[in-house]
Amino acid sequence: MLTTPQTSPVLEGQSPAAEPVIRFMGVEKRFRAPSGGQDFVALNGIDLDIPAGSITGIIGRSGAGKSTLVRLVNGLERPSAGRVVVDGVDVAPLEERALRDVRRRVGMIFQHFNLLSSRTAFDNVALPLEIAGVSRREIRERVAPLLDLVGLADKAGNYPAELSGGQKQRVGIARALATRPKVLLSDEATSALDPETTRQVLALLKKVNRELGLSIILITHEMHVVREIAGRVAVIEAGRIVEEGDTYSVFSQPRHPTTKTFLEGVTGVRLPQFLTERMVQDAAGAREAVLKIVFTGPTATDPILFELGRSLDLRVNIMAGAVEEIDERPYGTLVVTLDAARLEEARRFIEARGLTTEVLGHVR
Ligand SMILES: Nc1ncnc2c1ncn2[C@@H]1O[C@H](COP(=O)(O)OP(=O)(O)OP(=O)(O)O)[C@@H](O)[C@H]1O
Repeated sequence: MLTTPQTSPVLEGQSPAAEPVIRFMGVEKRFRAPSGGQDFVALNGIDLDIPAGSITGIIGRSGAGKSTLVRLVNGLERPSAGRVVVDGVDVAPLEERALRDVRRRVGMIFQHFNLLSSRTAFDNVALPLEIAGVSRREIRERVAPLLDLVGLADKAGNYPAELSGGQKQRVGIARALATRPKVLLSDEATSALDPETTRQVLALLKKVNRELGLSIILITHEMHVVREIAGRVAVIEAGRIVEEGDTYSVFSQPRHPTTKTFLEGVTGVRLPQFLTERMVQDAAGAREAVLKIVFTGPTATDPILFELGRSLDLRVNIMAGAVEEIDERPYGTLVVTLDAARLEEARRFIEARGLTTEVLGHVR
């Protein structure tokens, strides 16, 4: 039997639609040291809500605790403290039998696909249904549309060895969807794929998110994967969530140094070498200031430099620039040099128009 946590918001009368599909509440995970030394704290005070219907990216370096976090969701690990609530059910105290019920609501896909090589694509997708005791006839009725959904209707009889990496991951996705889960956990599912195949698999994940209303958690160390499809992102570092929010805000204005490091080379622009060689941090005696302007949301495509030149009669030189998309919204970065004596005046003008600025340095 499944148990519901005592203080679940469901019991507090909120509508089920407003309920996060997964809640990590004060979660801690310790691993016992084999030599009897101090426990290793893999997760420390994790409070995180995964909104129903969202695609949430969880980013972190190797060893940060990402896999441990998702293993708590399907009960492969149990928290040392705190609660993990999946679809209204606290999974921590569940017996193995009740956990199986939760696992049917949580599909999972992996970096190396984890398909059974002795089974065809059809039989791999059928496997979780066989385990759940679904009849042969119903399995036939359910597997074919799933293969169709992932674009592999013509590969039903092929073995994994006869499929490309992208096709294998599609089989993995169909298999994960077989038990009609509410949540899909993706643990580095595109890390072994080339960029084009990654894009196709991400497009498929987005499709199942939209069409089936499935919530997806993407564990990854690849920021571009998050940028492409995740509406929300959490950054994990040494077992703690260090930054969290909607992807657009986090990517356009990262606050934590770890997030900034992850974003280097993913968003923003690279400065020309002749500029970096001459740039200093000390403003004393500087002739020019190097200013980064970040354009977000509706201002991303505004002709700000034209206005700056016309209204303030100020000459600005463009050093680098790019307009990208984060979660399908435009995000622009421009690096300019301008008269250091008029830096503050220019910043006020730009920021009054809803853009953000950052002084990168000075040139003497
Ligand atoms: N069963 C275990 N026993 C002891 N330590 C463990 C165990 N599982 C994980 N750890 C440790 O917990 C930390 C977090 O591991 P985890 O696998 O969650 O990291 P990760 O962020 O997923 O890393 P990666 O991207 O390399 O998979 C690591 O230092 C790891 O060595």
